Parts: sequence; C-alpha cells; structure tokens
Amino acid sequence: MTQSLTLRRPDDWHLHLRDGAMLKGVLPESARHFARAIVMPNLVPPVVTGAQAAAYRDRILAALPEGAAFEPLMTLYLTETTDPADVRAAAVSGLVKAVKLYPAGATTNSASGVTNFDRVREVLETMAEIGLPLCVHGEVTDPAVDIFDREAVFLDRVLDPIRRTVPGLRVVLEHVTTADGLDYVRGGGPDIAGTLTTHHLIINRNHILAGGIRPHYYCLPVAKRETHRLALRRAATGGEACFFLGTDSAPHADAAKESACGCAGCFTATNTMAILAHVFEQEGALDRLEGFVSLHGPAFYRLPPNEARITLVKGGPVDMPARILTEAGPVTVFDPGFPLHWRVNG
Ligand SMILES: NC(=O)N[C@@H](CC(=O)O)C(=O)O
Ligand SMILES: [Zn+2]
Ligand SMILES: [Zn+2]
Repeated sequence: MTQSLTLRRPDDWHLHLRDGAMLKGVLPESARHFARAIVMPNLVPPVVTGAQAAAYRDRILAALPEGAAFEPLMTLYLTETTDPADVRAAAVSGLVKAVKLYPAGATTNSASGVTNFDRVREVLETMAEIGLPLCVHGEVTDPAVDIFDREAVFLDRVLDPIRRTVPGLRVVLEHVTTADGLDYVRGGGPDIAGTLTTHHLIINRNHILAGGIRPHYYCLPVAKRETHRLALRRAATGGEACFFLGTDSAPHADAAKESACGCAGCFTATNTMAILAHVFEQEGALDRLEGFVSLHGPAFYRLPPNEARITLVKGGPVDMPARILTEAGPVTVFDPGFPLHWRVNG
C-alpha cells in the first residue's frame, strides 16, 4: 500500500546558501521543497548592513532556477559596530527578518562576531522594541570549556544574561543539540524558540568518531551523546510549538571537509524532507510533521504559513545522490545511514 501525506509547503528557518558558484549549485536543492528560508549571513565578508543584505538577496533571486518559487528571508550578521538605525530600517522595510549572533570564533566564518556584549546592547534594545528576532549560535568559545559542553555553558554565561539585560528580546536558539538547550527554550516563555536540524536527529558523537573519523558528520555544534539525540527527537516529534526545523544545511566542497583541518557543516538540503518523514513515521508522529516544518516557524516569525502544498509519498527505496556537483566542487549529501522510502511529489 502506498502511503501519502500532504502538507503545507515547508520552510527552512536556518540555511546556508553561500555565494557565487556554490550558491548556484546548492540553491535548487532547497528551492525544490522549501518555500522560504532564513538565509545565514556568514559569507566572507559577512552580510552586515541592510544594503549588503539587499544585494545578497538579489544574487540569490538571480541564481534561482527558472520557475522556482522560493523566498529568501534575509538576516544581518551582528558585529560590535552594527548600527541600530540600519537594523531598524532594514527590518521595517521588510527586507530583514532576523539578526544573527555569532560569538567571535565560534563557527565557520565567525571572525567578525561579538566578543563584548555591552557593545551590541543598543542594537538588541532596538530589536526588542520592534520585535525582530535574534538568531543565536549558542556556543561559548572559551578554549577552557570542553567542546561538548559549549552549548550548555553558553546558556548560563551568555544567553541568560543577555535576555535579562534586554527584556522582550525575541530569540531563536539555533541548532539545539542538548537536552539543556531544549529545557532552556521550554522554560523561556513566548519570546524564545529553538530550531532543530535534520542531522542532529540522526547522528550522535559516535557517528563522527567510532570506527574511523567521518568528516561529513562533523558540524557545529558538534553532535552530542545519544541521550541528547533522543531528547532532540522527542522535541521535534512531540508537537511543541517552540521547536521547528532549521536544517543548518551547510555546504562545503568535499576537499574542504576531507582535510587535516576539515570545515564544520552537514549538507542536508537534498534529503531533509525524506529523512524527516522517516523519523516522524518511526516515532508514530507523521501527523506532527506539518507543525514542525510548516507551522511553528511562521508562527514564531509572525509570518503567514504557506498556502501551497507538497505531497510526500512512501514507496520503494529512493535513490538519493551521494553528492551534488557544483562549479565550486562536489558536495557530499548527508548520509542518514539507512535507506529512505519517502519522496516529495511536487
Ligand atoms: N553548522 C556548521 O557546522 N557550520 C555552519 C555554521 C554554523 O551554523 O555554525 C557553516 O556555515 O558552515
Ligand atoms: Zn551555527
Ligand atoms: Zn548554520
């Protein structure tokens, strides 16, 4: 018996599209299934001003395949010299939907991130006033903190003080990887939400390190132990409105991943919907997939859900490409480690 499931077209609330040849190669993978995406600003140099966001948006639209209906939702990269008036204008015009906080040095292309949080206070106060969300890469960068503890320590040392100092600031804790992060979001009231990635529902830290080092499973925040993965699955499939999909699909050319110092990021744009249908089915929660991918995100971002629909169909094993070829080099597609049976029709 074929099984099928029709949903409102999903959105991706955390996506890396890059620029130039890589953008051209990866954009169709997201545009095929997703209506909108919050586009991360960690280009080199980063997207800091409203004018830079407008120019980047134009480059994305120009790279879209013929006939694709995909709306990039732009973000600004918060630096210690970000101008509150520029943020306000970019938000009020509708161009920018969030500001992104990278602690300096926390992840890929984050060198211009924030070190001294007092210097961004005025921007954060402006954002609280106009309701513009702050998307947070929630890891401390203190070398004395173990990499597996960096998310949990960030909540106490950085996020909680920011939220106390700037009441009313709306926050998305991005790519939550720990039970601590989930509990922080759950206990934080209506002004905080969390995005969950596809890959963190599938892998734990053994997948990266046991039986050989697997660079294509290396991302930041790094996958944690199994108890955390199980907690993430419960959060994603449990129907809680404060959690929604942000794939964090983060392409790097294979040569940059398969290296003595490999880049962080898993590329999941191609097979995210097939993997999520599998996960939600396994958890007996297919009826909650639409909330996770299509409803909770727009509600937090105060945008209407999409009117268009997609249909997922379950059948024989689906052929997924092991990698996509881009003019910036081949990019390996995240391997969930099991065959996929769901495909997206239309
Ligand atoms: N997630 C990652 O491992 N990498 C992201 C950056 C990020 O989201 O932290 C990237 O830009 O490659
Ligand atoms: Zn990040
Ligand atoms: Zn990311």
